[in-house]
Amino acid sequence: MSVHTAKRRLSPANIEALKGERPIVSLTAYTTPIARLLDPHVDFLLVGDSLGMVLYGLDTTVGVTLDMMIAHGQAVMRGSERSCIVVDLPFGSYQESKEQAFRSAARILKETGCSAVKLEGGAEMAETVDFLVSRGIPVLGHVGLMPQLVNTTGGYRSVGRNEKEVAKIRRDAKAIDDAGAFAIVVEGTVEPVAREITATLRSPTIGIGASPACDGQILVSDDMLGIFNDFKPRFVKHFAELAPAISKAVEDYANEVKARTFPAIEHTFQLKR
Ligand SMILES: Nc1nc(=O)c2c([nH]1)NC[C@@H]1CN(c3ccc(C(=O)N[C@@H](CCC(=O)O)C(=O)O)cc3)CN21
Ligand SMILES: CC(C)C(=O)C(=O)O
Ligand SMILES: [Mg+2]
Repeated sequence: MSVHTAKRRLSPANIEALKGERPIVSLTAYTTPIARLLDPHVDFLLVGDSLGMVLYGLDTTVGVTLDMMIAHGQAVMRGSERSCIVVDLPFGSYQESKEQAFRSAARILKETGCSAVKLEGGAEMAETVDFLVSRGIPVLGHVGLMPQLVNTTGGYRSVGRNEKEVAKIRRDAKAIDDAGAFAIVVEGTVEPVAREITATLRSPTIGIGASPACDGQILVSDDMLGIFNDFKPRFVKHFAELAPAISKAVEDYANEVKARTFPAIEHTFQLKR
């Protein structure tokens, strides 16, 4: 046995191989302490551009920059050891050309040490996905509801409700699958369509608002923990209610400071005598 026995992380290929074996478990993470808590329980952590809305108070993900994604990617890498880490390419960092996409994705891999990137898009992004994958950058696809298109689609509405939308999702998912994505996030998509593409595609589907028929599931951690409550899409389940717990703790702290009951003797440095 070599002296280099660093524990190996799950790879994108390991994630891909889970299709047909067992459901794939994923959550978002943006910071070191949260990554530490989630890492033992998930197959991959996504450093999502949703951090713009959740951490920075932006109205959409459009304002998120590559530098923001890299800083948070580094933080999540420091807090994890076994899960695969995937970082979102933010709006404007990959749509212009496949060369621009490679440049942005390469920066993410080199500066964070993560092993894959995610990009939103269907048939129009297939050439880009093939360009990245064939040059050593594993890609997680993202079809269906695409939040970076909010300015042209006019909202966060679920898709697949008429034949035209169904045909587009079919074509988009097939194109990204054929281009070599190791898995594909399917967001905000009606159940029969999510079920059909999951049965048809080579790569696993990771659903968010896309029914239990998908090969895996992902949620925004702050949503499922009940920390981020500015909006609650239908697909979010609160597995905890941390917002009221935090409010209560802060209220108690404020009251104790005002009553001078905090800090107590055990929180106070005294001169020995
Ligand atoms: N915290 C958070 N969670 C997310 O899931 C998320 C983000 N942020 N930021 C990026 C995108 C934006 N997403 C969203 C945002 C809102 C809805 C929403 O309000 N959906 C409504 C239906 C709206 C309609 O049909 O008009 C719902 O009830 O699901 C859905 C997805 C998903 N992503
Ligand atoms: C919701 C997931 C899929 C995402 O793209 C994000 O968190 O940015
Ligand atoms: Mg995203």
